[in-house]
Amino acid sequence: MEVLPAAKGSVEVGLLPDVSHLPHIVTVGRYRIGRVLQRLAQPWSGQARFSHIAASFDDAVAQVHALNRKQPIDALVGAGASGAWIRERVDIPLAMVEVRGLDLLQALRQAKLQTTAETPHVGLVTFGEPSAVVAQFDSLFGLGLVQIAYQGPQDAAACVQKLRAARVGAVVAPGLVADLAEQAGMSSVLLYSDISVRQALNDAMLLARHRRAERDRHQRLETVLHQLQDGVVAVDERGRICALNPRMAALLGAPLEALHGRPLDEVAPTLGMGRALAGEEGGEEVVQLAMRTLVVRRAPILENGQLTGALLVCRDPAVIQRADRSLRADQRQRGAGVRWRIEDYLGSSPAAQRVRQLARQFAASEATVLILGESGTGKELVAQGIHRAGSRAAQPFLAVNCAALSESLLESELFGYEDGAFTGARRGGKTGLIEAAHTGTLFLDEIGDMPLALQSRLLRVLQEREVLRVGSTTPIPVDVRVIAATHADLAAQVERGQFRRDLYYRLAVLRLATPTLQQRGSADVAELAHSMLAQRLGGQALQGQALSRTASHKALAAMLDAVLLRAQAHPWPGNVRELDNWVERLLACQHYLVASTQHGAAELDAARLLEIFPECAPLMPLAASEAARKSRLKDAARQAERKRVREVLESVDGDQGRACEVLGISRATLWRRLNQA
Ligand SMILES: Nc1ncnc2c1ncn2[C@@H]1O[C@H](COP(=O)(O)OP(=O)(O)OP(=O)(O)O)[C@@H](O)[C@H]1O
Repeated sequence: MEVLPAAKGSVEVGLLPDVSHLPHIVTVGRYRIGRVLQRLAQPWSGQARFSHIAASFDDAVAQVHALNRKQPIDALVGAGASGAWIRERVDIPLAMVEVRGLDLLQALRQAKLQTTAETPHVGLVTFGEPSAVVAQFDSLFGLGLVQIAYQGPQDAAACVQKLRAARVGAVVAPGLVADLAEQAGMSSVLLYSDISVRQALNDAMLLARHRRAERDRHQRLETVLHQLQDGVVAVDERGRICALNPRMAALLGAPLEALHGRPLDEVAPTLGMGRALAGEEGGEEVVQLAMRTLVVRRAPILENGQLTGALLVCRDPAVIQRADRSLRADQRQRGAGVRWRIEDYLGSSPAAQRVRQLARQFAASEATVLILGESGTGKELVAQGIHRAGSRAAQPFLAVNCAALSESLLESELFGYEDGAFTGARRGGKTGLIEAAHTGTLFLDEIGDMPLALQSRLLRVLQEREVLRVGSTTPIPVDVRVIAATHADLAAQVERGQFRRDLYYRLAVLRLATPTLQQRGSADVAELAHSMLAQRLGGQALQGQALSRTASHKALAAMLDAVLLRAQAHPWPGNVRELDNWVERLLACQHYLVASTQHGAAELDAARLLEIFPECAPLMPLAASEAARKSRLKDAARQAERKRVREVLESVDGDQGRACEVLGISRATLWRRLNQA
């Protein structure tokens, strides 16, 4: 790389296209110092890009600014009055060529050799104040020095005149004065030695590297800030914006450049930056900014313990909520998803139709639902159906069986716990189901079995819409729809003091009863059983089992009908689960159930059927079946009575006295009707 000779204005020295990564150093100086700077910069050209500005004072300042706009400058090198002038007016580090003691002595000695008898004196021109040390040195050694201090180029000509008048033969001076002295017939020696210039170039290298590293760091930070979804703004100690990202500029409603340097408290007083500048370290706070609600966090900026500004981060709550939702959803296994829709609740009986109808209505609401029904009557199916048909369908549906866990386990499962809440607690704590179901639905099965202490905590969640983890004092806001279910008579439990009345009312805003199979009648039983058979056969085919070994679907359906015909009096205590068990049994025993007749045809073996399905009654003769029919009718009437009593009881929230009044019966009759089989 070659250093080009100085030319008018700025000259780019040895700049190659592949060296843009090198720091950019600009030497500034006219006259002799300019030429020395260029000459001595040459050996450094492998480590930096050098440019030279052959100007001084204001001219130099203007050219430095112009060049810096085109190619950012990392460091400047200057000397004397002009160097000091530039350093004052430019925001780029400048390494000064210093006048050192030894250099000065050598220069003086060199000058002394060039004096004559007529002009025996040596002149010394320095920038600023005359040096007291030099004056002392002069009087000690009798050098006959003429020392002049000058402040700027305007003084240069006057300086030279003074030197001539004082019979100075040779002068040690900065570039401009040295050149003028030569023109006036004096000898001159440059005030700055090569060693001082090299030292200044070395200083400039260090400054440039440092500034380059700073700039790179700043650029990286800028990139990060630009990528942030949050709005970030920093102010100086006077509250003026010194950095901000595009997101923040958008929130403040003005272009980025227009905001730089403006007082943030003037632009957006609601952000309360003054508090951070007063040294207040705050948590998150909700503020209003031009019709928007934002969550802000402020922090003072301290450098070496001194407050130098403040930082503010603004977040859009919608972004926080989205992140919160996905975090919470992630914390739960996705497997806990929803399988059923309301349409999956099969049955054509009026009771079944009513369940579907109510479920659809409840799905449109946000209120808490209480589902009452015996085990296996489809309570969870209905709960899932309501969730899936509602506005929370895309959010989590989480279920817990309150009867299946011990009190402490249920508590931590539901409410979660903080790190170190109890011995054996998982590190980092645990998110409870209530928190995990945020924005979704929580299904509390067998709510009647929830211990009283937990009932109180659940009530608080429903009332305050916030959950308190075990071992924590900070409530976490939650938005959860609760659907509870029970096979128990909750109203009676309330009466007995086993269930909190206030919780009961909170839960039973919307009520739905899932009828037993017996209540739904044999048509529904058959519909369900056939659907289960079809499902199981579909499953088998999917699993690739040899269908040849299975009787045809039609034959199995006929067998199922035969079994169900004999099961008409069966009360189905296990409801749909029991029915499914029958279908499974039929499939497993299909070959055993069929016997060959004398003519070789296949026929259902009645004895074997009773053996496999002992719950079935043998087909009875007509008279006997007539008696059975009558007894079934009687049963049905009793059930209808019992159902009516329950409905009334529910409508008066378990108040038995009121129920008796509504029904016009005595308490004893009420009890009998409730307890009759
Ligand atoms: N009407 C129905 N139509 C179709 N399937 C049903 C119906 N009712 C119940 N089921 C099925 O019966 C099984 C048991 O249902 P579910 O788990 O919802 O009952 P549950 O009342 O919540 O029982 P438990 O109280 O014992 O948990 C499920 O496989 C469900 O699909």
